[in-house]
Amino acid sequence: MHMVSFQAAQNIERVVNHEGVEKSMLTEYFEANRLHEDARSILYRDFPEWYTWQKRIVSAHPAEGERYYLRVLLNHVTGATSYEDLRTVNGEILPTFREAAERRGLIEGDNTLDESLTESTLYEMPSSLRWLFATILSMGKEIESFPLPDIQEEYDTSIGVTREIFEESTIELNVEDTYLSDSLNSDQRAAYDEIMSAIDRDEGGVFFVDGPGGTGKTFLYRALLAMVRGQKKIAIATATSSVAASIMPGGRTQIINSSLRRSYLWDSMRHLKLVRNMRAHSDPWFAEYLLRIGDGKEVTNRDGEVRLPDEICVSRTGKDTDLDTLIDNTFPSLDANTSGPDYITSRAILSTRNDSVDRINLKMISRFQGDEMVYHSFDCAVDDPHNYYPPEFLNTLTPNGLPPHVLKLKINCPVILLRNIDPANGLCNGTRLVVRGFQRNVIDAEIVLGQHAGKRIFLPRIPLCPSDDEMFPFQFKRKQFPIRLSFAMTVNKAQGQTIPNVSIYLPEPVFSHGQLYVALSRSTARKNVKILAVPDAGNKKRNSNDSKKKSSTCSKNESCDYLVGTYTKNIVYKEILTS
Ligand SMILES: Nc1ncnc2c1ncn2[C@@H]1O[C@H](COP(=O)(O)OP(=O)(O)OP(=O)(O)O)[C@@H](O)[C@H]1O
Repeated sequence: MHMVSFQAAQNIERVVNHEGVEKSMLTEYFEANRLHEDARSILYRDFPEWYTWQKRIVSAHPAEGERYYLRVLLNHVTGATSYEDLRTVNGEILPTFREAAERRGLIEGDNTLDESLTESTLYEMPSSLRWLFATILSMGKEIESFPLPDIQEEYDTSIGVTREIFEESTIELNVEDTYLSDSLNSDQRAAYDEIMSAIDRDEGGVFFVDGPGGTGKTFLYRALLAMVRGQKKIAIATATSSVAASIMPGGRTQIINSSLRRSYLWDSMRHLKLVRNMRAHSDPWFAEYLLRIGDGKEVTNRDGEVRLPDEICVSRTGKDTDLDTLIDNTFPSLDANTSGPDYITSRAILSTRNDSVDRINLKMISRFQGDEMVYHSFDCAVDDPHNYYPPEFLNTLTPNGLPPHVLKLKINCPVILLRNIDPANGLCNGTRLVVRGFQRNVIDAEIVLGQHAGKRIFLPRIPLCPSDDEMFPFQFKRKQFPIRLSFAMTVNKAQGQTIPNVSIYLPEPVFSHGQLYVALSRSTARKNVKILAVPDAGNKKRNSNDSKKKSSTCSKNESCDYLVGTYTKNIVYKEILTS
């Protein structure tokens, strides 16, 4: 496996005996690993960043067989000191680079889906196996390729009702929810009575319940669903996003393409408004503050920024360690709590952008106790026979909504689902899970929040494409487990969820409508919210110039505490609230 190039006219013997001919970039890399401890943590492809390299690293085409698999290994394994070392996995020397790459999970085996079923049969319940099998089929595997008995229809057409009515009328009533109507607040009560009386009078009608996050919309819907189903009537729960549907009993997803407000139905709807933040009802000052933030009515300074309550701001030194302080505040005594049932699900750090979220998640998984399991994705560019987009390039991409190429997990770590796999069973984009076990081709996870909490599921790797297919000049496909770590997540992903201990990391200000409100309103009280808001670079400069002026320069609308405290942008488009 050592190539030497030479001119056709050259004497072969002289070429072979030429001084240094036995050396290649790769043999020198092995040598550096032998000699220098520092080198052993560096991947072959990253070597030129640390050592002087006088040639370009060449790429390899999958059709080149062993040379290609050697290249795959070099892209993922550090510290190798010889070819044999590269072929060694868990102490066993494998005959080929291909087998070594497959054993390390770096290339896709021919039968990974079948293997994921086999692995699960060792310790899985029949219902979970059925679910895993259905998921595998929905990812494109033909049912005929399995030796199965004839399919028997469970639904009996002779009963005389359509399947949809049969299914809806067999949704189990959530008994606990039947008591919710006793504790509605006055806004919720007014909405509940108006809707229920239209149902009782058999009148029909369309109602639009409007209210910022945390004002108890879901609570109201659950009370209504329980009452209607308790009367043996049919109530179909739908929502525009699956995660919203999954927090309602028997919820289904309904994609609404055009805005309701532009619909001809809008004028005939009865509009019911909820305003009191119920999530934070134990902290009335904070509930009022949230209302002003949500409505864009909180007093701003001359840069249009709102002041954050002092007690939620973590102290800032301007150094990288500030983020560690936020992490320590959010996950105190982590080691003692890794396996506790509520600890890990009741806290999260929210940020606006994926790169910040990824950074925090990587910090957290290395702090988390336990053995690490690393799953590599299998990436390809569809229809790329000339290998213009080699896997080592594709591996570096992590478009929005896709899992990373290198997915590092530990037992009991929290993850979030990135696709709607089975919304009716609570598995949708945004569902939070905790990892309970792993095999090479399946991950055992437990749903930890919402009405399906406690359900165990087995996730296979599935092929995923970016939702925005214009993102790259080629069609990108990544086969990976459809999850990301969720110690941290984006504010958008957290919408609709209650996170009792929430921290917010804003290395730059929020950039979209209502984002600050959504982030702050995830928790139940001021004392459970922490925020690290780095001042906007432009404003910071202005602020420091202003600090030389007297505070009498504050205008009527401004807080004159302008020069103390932490300020940040709150983006609220009035036209969205008033249209
Ligand atoms: N009347 C009530 N009594 C007690 N708790 C309530 C009441 N209404 C709502 N809550 C609680 O307040 C929290 C927020 O309520 P809910 O999730 O229904 O709000 P939401 O408007 O649907 O929020 P989001 O828009 O963020 O999804 C929940 O923990 C809920 O149990």
